[in-house]
This record gives sequence, C-alpha cells and structure tokens, in this order.
Amino acid sequence: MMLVSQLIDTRVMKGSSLYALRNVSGKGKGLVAIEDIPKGTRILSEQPLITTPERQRTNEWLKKHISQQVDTLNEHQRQLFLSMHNLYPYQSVADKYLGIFRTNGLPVEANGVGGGIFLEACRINHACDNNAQKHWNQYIKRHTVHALRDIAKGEEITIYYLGLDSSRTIRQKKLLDKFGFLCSCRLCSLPTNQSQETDKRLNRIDQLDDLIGRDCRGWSFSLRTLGYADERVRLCNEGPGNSGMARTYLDATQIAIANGDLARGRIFAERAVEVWRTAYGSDSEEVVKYSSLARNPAELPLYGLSMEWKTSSDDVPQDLDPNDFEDWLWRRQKPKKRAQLEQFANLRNRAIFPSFAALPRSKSDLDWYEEVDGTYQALRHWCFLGEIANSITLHHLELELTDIDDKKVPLHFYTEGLGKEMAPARIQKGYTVAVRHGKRSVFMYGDPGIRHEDPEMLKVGTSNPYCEPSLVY
Ligand SMILES: C[S@@+](CC[C@H](N)C(=O)[O-])C[C@H]1O[C@@H](n2cnc3c(N)ncnc32)[C@H](O)[C@@H]1O
Repeated sequence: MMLVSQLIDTRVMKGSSLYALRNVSGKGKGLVAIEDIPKGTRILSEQPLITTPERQRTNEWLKKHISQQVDTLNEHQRQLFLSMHNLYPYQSVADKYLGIFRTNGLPVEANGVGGGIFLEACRINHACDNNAQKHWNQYIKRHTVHALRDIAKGEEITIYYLGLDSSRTIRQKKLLDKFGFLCSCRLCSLPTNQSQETDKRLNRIDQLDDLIGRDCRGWSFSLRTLGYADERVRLCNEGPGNSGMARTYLDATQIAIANGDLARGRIFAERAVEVWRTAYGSDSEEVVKYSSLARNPAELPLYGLSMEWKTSSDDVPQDLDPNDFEDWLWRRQKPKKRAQLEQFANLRNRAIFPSFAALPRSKSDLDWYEEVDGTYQALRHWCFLGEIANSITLHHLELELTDIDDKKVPLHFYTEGLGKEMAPARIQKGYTVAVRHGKRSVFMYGDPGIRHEDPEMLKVGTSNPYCEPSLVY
C-alpha cells in the first residue's frame, strides 16, 4: 500500500504542484514548498471532497451525511481522508469520520454549504505569522491558497486558523482549545518584551477596527475615521498579523468617496484590490468587484453624501515623493512648525481660525481632540476670533462678538473674577477677542456661545483680524 506522502508526491512528480506532503516536526504532516514560490502565486486551487450544510444539524445527521459521502470515494481518496488528523475520540467508524471532519473542515461559502474537506488544503498547518492565505473563491467554487510573501524552497507553507489577530495569550488559548496544539511559531516564540510590543500593536489594531466599524456604521465618514484607517495600515505594515488590510483600504475608499473625493477613493480602491489579488487571486469576487469600483469610484452609492473634499478621479499629484504622497493620500495634517507658522499668518485660514459654527462642541469631539491617558488633548491649534460688538455685566461679563461669518456670538466670562480681571479699556467696540481652543457651549438662558473659564486662553487686541494679519494672542 502506498503511503499518503507518496500519493501526494505522485502528483508532484507529474509537475502539477509546488509543494509536497512531509512530516513536520511537532505538527504531524504539513505542506512544504518544493520550489521557490513568489508572493501572490496561487499555490493550490481545490474542490471539496466532502461537504456539510451551513446550518449545523444533529451529530447523528452529520455522521450519516458524511458517511454516505465517504462511501462514494474511491480507494485512493478514502485512504487520504482516513489518514487525516483527528482530535476527537471515537467509538464507531461514523464517529471517526465526523472527528476528521471537525478537525480539518474548512469554510465553503457556497449556497447552503458551510464546510468542506479538501485533501490538500486541509493538510496546511497554522502559524500566526502565516506565509499563505486560504480563501473560498465563490466565483470558481474552489478553495484557494496564495503566497502572501516569497516562500523559499524547503519552507513550510502555513495559514492562519483563527478569525482575527489577537494577543499571544488569547491566540494560544484558542488554538489549544480548538485545535489541540500549543503554537510555537516565530511570533509566539518571541521574547517576552518583544511579544508585549507585538501584542500592543495587535490590540491597537483590534481597537481601531472597532472605532472604524462604529463610525462607518453610524455613517460618520470623517477625517478622524480616515485617521484610524491610516493608523491601522501603518500598524499592519510594521509587522506580522496584517489580516484585514484590504478591508481597511476599502473603508478608506468609502470615507473618501462619501466626501466627494474621487481621487483618493480611486487610489484606496486600487490598493484594496492589490491586497486581495495577492491573497485571493485575480479571479476572486473581491478583485472583480472592487476593480470596477476603482475604475468608476463615483458609482459607490455613498458618493456625494458630502462634497467637502471634492476631487475628480485623476486629481492625483504626480510629483510627490512617496512620503509626501502618503501624507496627501491620508490627508495627514503635518505638525511641521514652519508650515504651521506660515498658516498662522493667514488669518483667513478657517482650519485655524474657524467660525463659531465650525467650533467643536466638547472635548469628546474626536475630530479636534484625542484621548491620551484619560485626558483629552487638542489634536492641533485653533483660535476663535471675534470683534466686540457689545458688552454687558450682570452676574458676569458678557461680550457680544461678531465672527468671521458676521454671526453674533455671546461670550460669557466664567473666570474666577467673572470678567473683572479685564481692564475696562480693553472692552471697546471694534476690538478683537481671540479665544484659543474655543468651543461652542449651550447656556440655560440665551443663545449658544462661548464659555470662557481660563484667563490664559483669551487675549484682546485693537485691530480687525481679517484686515490686518498682526493680531496673535
Ligand atoms: C488541519 S490539520 C493540519 C494537518 C495535520 N498536521 C496533519 O497531519 O494532517 C490541524 C492539526 O494539525 C496540527 N497543527 C496545525 N498547526 C500546528 C502548529 N503550528 N503546531 C503544532 N501542530 C499543528 C494540530 O494537531 C491540528 O489539530
């Protein structure tokens, strides 16, 4: 009788395969590259031998269903199936078949079918820093495996068994509970301090997924959400554990297009397609569908929700170096001192000198603030400017200001002196008040306005800020 490895090697001999079934120390059998496999190569493409329905039935039903299929296999296939790993104890042949299915079954997302046994794909072992990607390709109704990076001849081919990347302890526990082994891959074998760094990165990626998901579900396609996607992509590029990269590019695509920005939408969609092409192949549903979106970004139903970032599809700068291009793409606000000072001189720059209507409502507005160790810190500098139109003191000093949009804005003094610290000579009609990091507040009586509490944050000058760019606080 032929050994299983000989059976698979027979196909290799015919030149149809890039791998062979081999004993792999501590893992039973596994697939090993028998030649160099470049990134993006389709390593295998396979139809299921045995399938089970999507909705789980009783164990008795499943045993019967699987046994019927095993009975139709030819001897060669039956031998291969029976030689597969089984984590579950069994008392009957049908029990054993079910155990083999449970240990090895891979998802099949075809109509009504939920899982399948693939004689070759099911032999691939797990690594948390996997070099290959498994995928059910609904278009060709086959399970495919692609090289995520160059795989050298002699290297084991590995996939990721779990759903999401998570910390070492959680990953190892899940793998032990579900697949009966303690993972000792390169990622799981890192020294404690390096592993903690990796865990921190993976935990932040999880957190960013939640934040992006929450915003996009709530139809909040803001710069803040794009910033989360930017951070997620950067973290993925820093090390292993980068599942979900294509999804993140797709989220960025939606955010850009929802704001009328077809140029960035197109680039993000192209990037999502490239990640999927490597991991799933050119004939996958994802590549076909989103290539079409990359060609026609305006077809996304979200297009035009806002036109604040409006660009046309080919409004892409051609002369930027790679870093500047990424800054442009992600709409990063550069914290460069010089650039900021230059902008600062321009008092008509509404990002720095916003109107009252554009001010944040509170520190929990994450387009303006970020949470650092439990406190909110401004993400950038801004300053509200208004010209004094009137003043009155009842319980406290109240100034009526006119903002850049000619709107009247009440400014209430809730400082310790309730406004008495202001020299009366400074309270003159036509003088300009500058409130650093001003926010919109609602008051029990009267219109919304600015609640001023910290004397350090307010200055008064004599000039009209929109005519003479000389006033800074
Ligand atoms: C789907 S099978 C993979 C092929 C299997 N090694 C075989 O010999 O048929 C899953 C089983 O392989 C083993 N395995 C997979 N990845 C492993 C890893 N990284 N370390 C140790 N054992 C692993 C575990 O026993 C697991 O339950």
